[in-house]
Amino acid sequence: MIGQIYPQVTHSYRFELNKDMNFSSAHYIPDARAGACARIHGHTYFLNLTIAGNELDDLGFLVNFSELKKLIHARFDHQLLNELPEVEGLIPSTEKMAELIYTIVQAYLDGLDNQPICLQVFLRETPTSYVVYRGAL
Ligand SMILES: Nc1nc2c(c(=O)[nH]1)N=C([C@H](O)[C@H](O)COP(=O)(O)OP(=O)(O)OP(=O)(O)O)CN2
Ligand SMILES: [Zn+2]
Repeated sequence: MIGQIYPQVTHSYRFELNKDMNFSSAHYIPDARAGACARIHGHTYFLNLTIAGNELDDLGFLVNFSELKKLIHARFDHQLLNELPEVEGLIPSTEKMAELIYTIVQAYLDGLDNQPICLQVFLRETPTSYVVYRGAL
């Protein structure tokens, strides 16, 4: 994504892949301490996923970029996050959404024969606010 600078993860995997995407969602933080954010409002989230591994599949892919987009965009785009079953019991803060996205992506990667791993989820909620979540190396 033009203009974005991502924090780098130090690792020794032979391949690193990054996938950028946007999704537009509404949410609210159900607590008066969140002020205006306690009311339903929307964001165009910007997401960068960093995936690494040593082996490619028979297509020469570490993981299919399109499958990564489907996993997240199809699930969260044009949704009220608080109402989604995946978000049940969670406050959809940027931090908790980054962690949830990591869990969804890593569960998908665990099903692939070449065993890539998700190193980093970079989730930008507003032009001035973002979170980085890292899986255990
Ligand atoms: N640690 C967190 N703090 C806040 C979160 C969050 O997810 N984690 N979320 C919100 C609100 O939902 C809001 O969407 C984002 O807040 P903020 O960055 O303050 O948004 P602004 O566009 O108003 O930021 P400015 O830099 O003042 O323009 C609140 N806090
Ligand atoms: Zn918000």
